[in-house]
Amino acid sequence: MTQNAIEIEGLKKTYAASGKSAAKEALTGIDLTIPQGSVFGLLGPNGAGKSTLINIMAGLVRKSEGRVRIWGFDQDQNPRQSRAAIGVMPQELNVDPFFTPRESLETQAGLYGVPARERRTDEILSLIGLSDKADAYARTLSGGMRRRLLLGKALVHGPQVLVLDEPTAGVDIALRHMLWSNVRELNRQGMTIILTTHHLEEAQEMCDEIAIIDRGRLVVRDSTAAILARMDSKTLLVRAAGPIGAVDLPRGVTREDRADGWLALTYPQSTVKAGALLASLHGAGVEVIDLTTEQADLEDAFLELTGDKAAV
Ligand SMILES: Nc1ncnc2c1ncn2[C@@H]1O[C@H](COP(=O)(O)OP(=O)(O)OP(=O)(O)O)[C@@H](O)[C@H]1O
Repeated sequence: MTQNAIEIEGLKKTYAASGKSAAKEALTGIDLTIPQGSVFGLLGPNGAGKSTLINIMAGLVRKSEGRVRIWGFDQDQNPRQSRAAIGVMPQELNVDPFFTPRESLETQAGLYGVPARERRTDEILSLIGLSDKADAYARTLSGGMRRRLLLGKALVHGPQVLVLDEPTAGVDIALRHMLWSNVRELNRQGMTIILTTHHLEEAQEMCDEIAIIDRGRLVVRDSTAAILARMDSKTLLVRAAGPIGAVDLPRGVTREDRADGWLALTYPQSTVKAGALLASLHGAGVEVIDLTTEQADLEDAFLELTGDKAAV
């Protein structure tokens, strides 16, 4: 058995032209593996191709080229098994208003051919915190409850891989916490989790590994820790009373004498503190008259990684 939950090779998708819109190459050749048991983040700006990618994984969109294996099952050779191995919590709140949560879960289980005795409806209702609403019509449920129901529907067939498409878009903090604790619990039980998000911060909180896609191509795939390390740098800007000569700076600090008169000292925050830089300047007899800092925020880091400011 493969150790990868997902294996994707040379995946391409071109949406055919229709009406006035030209054909659109949404994925230009993606190679990606996602290890079993991970919480994996798929990041990218609007239109990057995230939904296309997960919909292909889920068997909802037909790929143009390439190979996709879900839990070791090739989509072309074993379409049924590969589909059964994955569950998707979609973005849209498309629950049937006339079904109760229990009926929704039962119907979904029926669609996946789960025999009645193997259904885990009560267990799922409890996991998503809807046991007391099990028999209420969906139209009486709050937005948050509907979203939890969608999570439940993605779980009825006991998939090994759970995909959450922008799970916290428009969600309040309480629901976000609940979703994350559900996701952590499922992952603890062995489920592989893939989530798409626009927010690096969210991926940072939840994911072991991250892939960033941009305009249909994979830009970065690395551990969250490694991606965060790239964002470690901070810059101290100093203006001095007079010219600044040689300064003995801590290791890892780079100096730039800017044309506008500011001295820019860029340093890794994890190992160097701003105070140490000021002490160095003081030691070199520099009289600081003004100072400020610059820090790459998450958006900047994202832009740096995708290498194109026009992309967002
Ligand atoms: N059914 C479709 N027909 C034609 N083009 C499409 C279709 N679905 C998506 N696209 C186009 O393919 C590209 C990728 O879209 P996709 O929805 O996969 O991106 P995304 O990263 O999920 O974006 P978002 O975060 O906005 O959902 C976009 O340019 C989009 O307009």
